[in-house]
Amino acid sequence: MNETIKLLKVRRSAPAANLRHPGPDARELQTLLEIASRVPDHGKLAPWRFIVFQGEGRDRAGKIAADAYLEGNPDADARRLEAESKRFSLAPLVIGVVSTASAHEKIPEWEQMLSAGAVCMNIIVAANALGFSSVWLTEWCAYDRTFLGRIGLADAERIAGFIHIGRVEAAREDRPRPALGDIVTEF
Ligand SMILES: Cc1cc2nc3c(=O)[nH]c(=O)nc-3n(C[C@H](O)[C@H](O)[C@H](O)COP(=O)(O)O)c2cc1C
Repeated sequence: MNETIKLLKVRRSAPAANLRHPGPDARELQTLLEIASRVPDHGKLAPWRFIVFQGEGRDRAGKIAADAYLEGNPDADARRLEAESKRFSLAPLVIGVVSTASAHEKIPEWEQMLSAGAVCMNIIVAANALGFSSVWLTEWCAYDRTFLGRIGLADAERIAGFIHIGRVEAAREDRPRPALGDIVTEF
């Protein structure tokens, strides 16, 4: 079977906590980012940008997440805050995909957002093709303007996903997939 088809037929996300070092090296990261930017994009607007969290940057992002969480939840317990502070350090690499979609005279904003989703999926496929596992997460912090502002998002920007990337020891069993009979019709 063709290698790409083989990969796509078995690819499965891994929990972020299972994603281990070593993460992608500088060259692999460059490949991931290049492939991320090679997606269908109506109007060639490039309505997305990427934030790389690796090394110590992951801990700084986690601290920002924990602080923002505490500000929104003053009763948060120490255990929760500790978990929040590790949110970006579970995997060796996290790529934040930012949708910069905006009103445009010809290209609907919806299509610009879909292009950001394609970026996320391209990163996932490329990471898996390079031998890594990954997971596409958003969680509360993708919607928290305090957190987003502090990691550098403008008010109109949104997170399409945080793609966590690392290595797993063993592949997980697949989950049930929708039956094609339930989702496909012929016209
Ligand atoms: C836009 C988007 C956001 C997601 N956010 C989360 C999340 O915040 N938390 C979570 O547990 N799963 C989240 N998921 C789901 C995980 O990516 C999930 O593990 C994945 O859909 C499993 O699919 P797979 O088995 O085909 O890899 C999200 C998925 C998408 C598409």
